[in-house]
Amino acid sequence: MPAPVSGPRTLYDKIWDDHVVDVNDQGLTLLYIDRHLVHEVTSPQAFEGLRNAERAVRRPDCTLATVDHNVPTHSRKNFKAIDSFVDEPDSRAQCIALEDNVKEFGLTYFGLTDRRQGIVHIIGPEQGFTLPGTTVVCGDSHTSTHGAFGSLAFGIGTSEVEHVLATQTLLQKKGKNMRISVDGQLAEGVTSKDVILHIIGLIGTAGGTGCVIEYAGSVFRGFSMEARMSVCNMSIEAGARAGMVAPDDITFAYLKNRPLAPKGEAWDRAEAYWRSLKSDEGAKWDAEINIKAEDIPPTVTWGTSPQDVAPITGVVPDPTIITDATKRSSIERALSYMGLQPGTKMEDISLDKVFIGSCTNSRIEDLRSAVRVILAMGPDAKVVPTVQAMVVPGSGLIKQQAEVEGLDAVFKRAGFDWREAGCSMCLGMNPDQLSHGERCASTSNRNFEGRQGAGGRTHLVSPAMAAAAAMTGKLTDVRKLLNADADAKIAAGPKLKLASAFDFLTDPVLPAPKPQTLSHAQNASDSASLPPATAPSAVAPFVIVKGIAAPLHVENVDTDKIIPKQFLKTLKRNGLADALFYELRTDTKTGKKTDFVLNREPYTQAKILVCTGNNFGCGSSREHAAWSLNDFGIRTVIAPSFGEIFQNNAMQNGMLPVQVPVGDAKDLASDAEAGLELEVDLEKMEVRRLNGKPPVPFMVNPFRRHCLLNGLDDIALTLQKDESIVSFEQRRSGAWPWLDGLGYKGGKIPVAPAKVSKKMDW
Ligand SMILES: CC(C)[C@H](C(=O)O)[C@@H](O)C(=O)O
Ligand code: SF4
Repeated sequence: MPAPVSGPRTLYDKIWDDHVVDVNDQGLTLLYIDRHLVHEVTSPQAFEGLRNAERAVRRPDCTLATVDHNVPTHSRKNFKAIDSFVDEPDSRAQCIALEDNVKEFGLTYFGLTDRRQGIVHIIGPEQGFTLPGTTVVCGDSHTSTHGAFGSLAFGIGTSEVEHVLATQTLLQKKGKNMRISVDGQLAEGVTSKDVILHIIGLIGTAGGTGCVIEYAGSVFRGFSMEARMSVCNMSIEAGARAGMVAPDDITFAYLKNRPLAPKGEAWDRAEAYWRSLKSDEGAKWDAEINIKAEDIPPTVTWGTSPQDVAPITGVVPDPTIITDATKRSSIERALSYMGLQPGTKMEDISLDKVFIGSCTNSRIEDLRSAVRVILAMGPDAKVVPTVQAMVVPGSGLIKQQAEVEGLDAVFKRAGFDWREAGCSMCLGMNPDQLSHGERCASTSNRNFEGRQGAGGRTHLVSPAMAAAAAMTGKLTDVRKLLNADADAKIAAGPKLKLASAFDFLTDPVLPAPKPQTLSHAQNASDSASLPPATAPSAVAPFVIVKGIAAPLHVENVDTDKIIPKQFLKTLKRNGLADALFYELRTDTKTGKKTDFVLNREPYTQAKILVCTGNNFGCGSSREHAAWSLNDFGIRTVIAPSFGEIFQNNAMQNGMLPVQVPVGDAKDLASDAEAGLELEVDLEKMEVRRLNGKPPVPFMVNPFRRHCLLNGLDDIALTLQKDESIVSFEQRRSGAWPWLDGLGYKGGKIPVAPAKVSKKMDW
C-alpha cells in the first residue's frame, strides 16, 4: 500500500492525499470526486446501469451535465426541441437520452435553450464549477483541461462514470510526478497551442504515460487561464491523463464572482487554502523536462498523431532515414493518408477548410487572437475563395461575449461562418465534417485518421495560425502577417469593445431539480440497501484465454482508430463487432473489406491481439473501444504499453491488457504470424506459447487480478465502503463547505439570427 508522501510534496501529492477515502491492501486508493461533468456520449450506458441496479446519483449537487458532441452548430433561431432540431437519428437519440436521464436522476443540465450550454470542458471553468484543489472527472479524455486551476482532473470511461454517479468515488492507482518547465520569453506569434504542440513533439504521445504533468516555469506563470487550459487540455495527447498548473493570483482573479465559486467569507477561506496548493521546494519528481521558450516556433502537425509536429518553417519528414521498421512504416502510412511528399515545405501545403473551435481553442482569447490576424491583413482581407472557414465558440456565453465585442462581425465580414456552441468539427459526430480527401487547418487537438470525417486530413494549429491559413489558403507563418505594419492596420480597423466575461455570467444559481423517479430519490448513502460484494456482475471472469492471436505492427493505436466516432452514438454496450478498426477493415470509398489482419483467416477468429507498437489505446476515453474488441471476440491485448484510460476500460469489461517488453511483444507477434495459438493465463500471470519456447511473464495489479479472476463488480465493492465515504463527506463539508450544495437553473437562450454571406455546407 503506497504510504502518503512524507516530506516535501508535489501539488499532485497534496490533492491526492486530501481525497483519499480508503486504501486497499493491494495499493488501490478509493479517491473522492468533487466534481463530475457529464455529456451525452459516454453517459447513457452509465445511467442505464444505475437504473438496472436501482441506484441513485449520490451527489447531484456535484454533477453538471450538458450536450455538446452531437449537437448541430447551425442557428438555433427556430429551435423548439431536440426532437425536431437534431436530424441524425442516433445523435438525436443520445441527446434525448441525456435529457431524460437528467430529469429522472435530478441533475442540473445546460441544454440547447440555455445560453450556458457549450463544450463540457468550457462550461465547468466558466461557471466556477471547476475549483483549485478539487478532483474533477468526466467521461471524456480532455478533462485534463480543468487541471489549469490546480485541480486533479482526468478522463474516465463509461463504467467509471457509473461508478462516480453511484458512489462519488473512483478506485485509482497513484501516478508518477512529472514536471515540465518552460522558461524565458516566447516570440511574437507563438502561443500556448504552439507550446503544447512543441512539448508533445518533444516527449511523444506516450511521453507522459502513467504521469500527472505539472507545468511550471515563467511561461506558464505568465499565461492567462485560457492559455493554461489549452495547455492542460492537450496533456492527454502527451500520454498523461492529467496536467496541472499551481493556482495563483491569475487563477483567483478568473474565479472570483463566477456563479459557482465560493462567496464572501467562504471565498476568503477557500483562497487561503488554495494558496497552499503548490509543489514544495525539494519535492520529488519522477521525470523533469526543461524547455527554453525561445526555442519554440509556431508549430503545426504534418501527420496523423499529435506528436507529428514541425515548425511552420520546416518540411514534411522523410521516412527513409528512420531505421526502426515500425516507426518508419507509421510515418509512411501517415504521409500516404495525409497525401504529402517528404521534403514539402509546410508553408506550401494548401487547405480546403479551416476550423476554429474545440475545447482546446474556442475561448474568448482564442477568438480575439484570430481576429487580430484578420485585422492585421487590412480592411478588405477575405478568406480565400477556395477555403471554407468556420468559427465555433465554446459556449453560448462566449458567443455572446464575442458578439458584444464585435469579433463576430470581423469574422463574418472576412467570410468566416459564425456558428453556435458545440464540439463541431473537432470530431464530426455532428453534421460539421470534412469530406474524403479534404485538408483542414484546425485548432482542435487530434489529427488522427478520419477524426474530422472519413478520409479528412487535419493539421493542428493555433487560432492565430488558423486565421492566417484561412486568409492565405495555405499553412502560413503568422509572424509574417503580424509584421511591422500590423499594429497600424489593427488600429485602423473596426473599434472592438473589450467586454468582461462577468457581464454575461448573470443567470441565477438554484439547487439541482428533484429526481423524478421515487427509487432514485432514495438516499444513496443508505447502507441498508447495499448489494453484497459478490453481487452478480455483467462481467464474465477472466482466468485463461487460449486461442488465435492476431499480430499488429502499429505504434500509438488510438481509440479513434479502434472505433471511429460514428459508432459512439449507441445507447448500448454491445453490437460493435463490425465497428472494430472500421476504417482499417473497410475501404471507406468502396465499402469493401480490406486485407487488414482481422479480415484474414485465421485471424477473423482471434481472441488475442498482439501489438508490437507502444501506447495501444491512447487518446479518447471511449469505452466503446473495449466493447468493440470484446464483441469481436478479443479478450486480451498484449502490447509494450497502453493508454491508461483504455487499460481501465478494458478491465472494467473483464478484458485483460497484458504489458510486456517490446522484444517479447515482437516474439509473440511472430508466433501469431505463424498462426500459432497463444495462451494467456491470469492466475499464473504468463503467456504460454505452443512452440516450446518459455512462457512470457507479466504483472497485473493484485486487486484488479482478483476482480478479473472472480468477475467482481467494482461498484458493489465500493458501496461496502459507504461508512468511509460518509465520514469523508463530513470532513469535506467541514473543511471545504463551498463544495456542497450548488445548483443551476436553465433559461432561454437569446439567439441572434446568423446571416452568412457564403452558403456553407459542412
Ligand atoms: C466522446 C469522448 C469519449 C471523446 C474523448 O474522450 O475524448 C471525445 O471527446 C474525443 O475528443 O474524442
Ligand atoms: S476534444 Fe473535441 S470532441 Fe472531445 S470534448 Fe473536446 S471539443 Fe469535444
